[in-house]
Amino acid sequence: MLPDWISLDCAAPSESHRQAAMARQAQLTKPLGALGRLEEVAVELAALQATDYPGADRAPVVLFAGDHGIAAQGVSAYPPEVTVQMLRNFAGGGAAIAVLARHLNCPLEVVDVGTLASDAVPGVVADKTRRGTRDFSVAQALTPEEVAFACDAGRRALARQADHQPQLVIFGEMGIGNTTSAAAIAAALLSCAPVDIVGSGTGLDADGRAKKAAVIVAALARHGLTSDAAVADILAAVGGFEIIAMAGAMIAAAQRRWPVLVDGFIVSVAALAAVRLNPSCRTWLLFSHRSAERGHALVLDALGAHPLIDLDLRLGEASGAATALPIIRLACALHNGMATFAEAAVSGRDA
Ligand SMILES: Cc1cc2ncn([C@H]3O[C@H](COP(=O)(O)O)[C@@H](O)[C@H]3O)c2cc1C
Ligand SMILES: O=C(O)c1cccnc1
Repeated sequence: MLPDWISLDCAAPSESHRQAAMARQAQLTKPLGALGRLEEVAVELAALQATDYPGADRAPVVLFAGDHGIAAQGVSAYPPEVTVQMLRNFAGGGAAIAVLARHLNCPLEVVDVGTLASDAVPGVVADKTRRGTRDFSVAQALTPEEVAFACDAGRRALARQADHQPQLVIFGEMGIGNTTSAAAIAAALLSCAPVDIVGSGTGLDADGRAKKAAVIVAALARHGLTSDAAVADILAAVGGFEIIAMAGAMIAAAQRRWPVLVDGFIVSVAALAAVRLNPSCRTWLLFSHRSAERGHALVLDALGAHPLIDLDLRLGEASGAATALPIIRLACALHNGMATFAEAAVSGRDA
């Protein structure tokens, strides 16, 4: 059973602030619409934040890490021990997201929601009930209780960000094997062929991708995940702790009226699960980038999402969201700081 809070409604954005932001954009000293998506982002954030002055300066990053039993099937180009080794790299400041967060002045919290680590890793919050999921080619990855635990862990992590007074929140993930879990979840949720979703992850070649797709096909059949399967059953059968924690954290963020900037393939699959569990959270999700991972475009389409950038990134860790954040900050700076035609004594458009 999923926790009760998962289905609580998220508020709608402020339509009056949206209208005011659109009216302001029409008065700024530029041809109407000339700042394209930057205008849209500022207006959207104004509506979500219910403010005349949207901003993204306070944007904490929460990175959830978990391990995957399915990694035993050789579906990743890297060994499972990398997940825990990377925990130390996040805490030590050398991982890509650590560099980006530092540069962007974003607080970074790393949460171990289910890695293989048996000891506490300094600088990492441990909130876990089990070390790694079960191999979903031979067993259910998670029990229903473990799914519920992961949802709650996501919400707990979100609640810890309140001190930062977030204007938006960013979620990231780390977990060797998690593109296989994410692809299996997406194939089940979208009722599409795994071969259309499966990508190279950390660097599989064509043979590796074919094997990865075959592992997923067999698992979906084994677990009886047909098109009408319940989301909670899909997550238990082939899910991962960090993916479920992100889905829970997204719903919890939306319930607090905190916009979420969604990262790449894996985070987008968590977003898809979150939206299927609670459709009212969709409006709180902004999409940062299109990953090079094969299935991302399909998942974005299913969410009706149009990400801001496409830089062929395929890292995860929230690195794409962090990379897009300066664009959102600039969109807000323009919205808040540009002069109007009247203020600058510039002639407006001819009728
Ligand atoms: C050193 C290293 C750092 C990473 N940071 C993120 N990922 C990314 O790769 C993993 C998913 O790919 P797959 O499903 O192929 O294992 C996840 O941990 C993801 O966050 C990394 C992977 C590696 C090797
Ligand atoms: O887009 C992602 O999130 C991604 C792609 C490949 C490997 N890890 C993450």
